[in-house]
Amino acid sequence: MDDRLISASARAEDLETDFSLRPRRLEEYIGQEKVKETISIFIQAARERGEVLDHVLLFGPPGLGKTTLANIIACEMGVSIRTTSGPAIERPGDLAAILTNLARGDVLFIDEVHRLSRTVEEVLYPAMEDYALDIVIGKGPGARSLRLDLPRFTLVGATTRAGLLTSPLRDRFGVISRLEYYRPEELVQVITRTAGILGVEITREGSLEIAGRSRGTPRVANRLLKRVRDYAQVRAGGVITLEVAAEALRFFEVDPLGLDNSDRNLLLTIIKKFEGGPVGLDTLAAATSEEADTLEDVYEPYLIQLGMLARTPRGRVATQLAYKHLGLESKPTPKQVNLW
Ligand SMILES: Nc1ncnc2c1ncn2[C@@H]1O[C@H](COP(=O)(O)OP(=O)(O)OP(=O)(O)O)[C@@H](O)[C@H]1O
Ligand SMILES: [Mg+2]
Repeated sequence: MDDRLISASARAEDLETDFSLRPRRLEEYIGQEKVKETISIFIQAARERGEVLDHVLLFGPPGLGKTTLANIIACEMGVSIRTTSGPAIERPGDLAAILTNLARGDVLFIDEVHRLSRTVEEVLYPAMEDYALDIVIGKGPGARSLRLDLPRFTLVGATTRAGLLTSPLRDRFGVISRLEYYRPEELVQVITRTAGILGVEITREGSLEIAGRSRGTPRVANRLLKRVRDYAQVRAGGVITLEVAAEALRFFEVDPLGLDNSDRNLLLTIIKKFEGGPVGLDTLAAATSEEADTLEDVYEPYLIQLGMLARTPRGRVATQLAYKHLGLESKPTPKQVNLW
């Protein structure tokens, strides 16, 4: 868990709010119109036929609402949900225990589904496809295989790294939905909703200001709102106006695009130490004292989304936009443009 205010991953302080602020029904779930429409059609169809919902894979960056949606699916289907995660299921027996305890129609939610071990995944294939569990009894030449029927269930898998999913697993999901970053207008709705729940007074301009700095991510929007509320209460009479929001976020060093000092440092390192790049991931990790994985999973997605950073075959490059945002002079034109 990293401790940056604008981090999209869950921080300790989010665990409780994530839960209490989570919309319970599909109609309360803001944005992601395409995903919502797809899922509501499948839910309605399954319900009308009295069938169990097909397996659903949700993928997209952290904090966009995958766990929320998994819970909503169970709620809309009127079934129970059992939540676990890829790394938590250590052995095939762990998965067998979970599967045999499901009731017909239940949702099994596996977070970080790309982190299931190979042997566990192999137990999951027949479970997803035939609702069966293959158990091997005994060892060596005398070993026998036994097939156990399971209740029909819906697997909802979530992952931030769809590319790491094996194709046999991916192929077994009937519905695959990709969550997108939220538009500012949608984040305004998230912020307004949360402010209502928390009893915070905020103007439309105030929420728009927070929305613009929330990196397209509801979790970040909710977290920034809570910080700005504290600031507003102590320094500005409680109401979050445009001025108060801007002042508070300046105080917390979150810039107008939602970048914090770590993001700016990363871009500055590429620009100052490596002439704007390309620089290899590992070299960059060493230069910024960060893990390569952290750079890749936490820092880069949003900078790439903004168009400030590019991944090229020869390494990371800071774009003209990055120079402009940091108030630096434009990048000199590279000598050999056509190297790759
Ligand atoms: N569409 C939405 N409408 C309203 N609030 C939302 C929406 N999506 C997410 N949120 C809020 O954002 C918070 C984070 O969402 P959630 O935990 O579902 O994200 P996640 O995609 O599962 O993240 P992670 O990848 O870290 O597991 C929730 O507490 C919820 O309040
Ligand atoms: Mg989640």
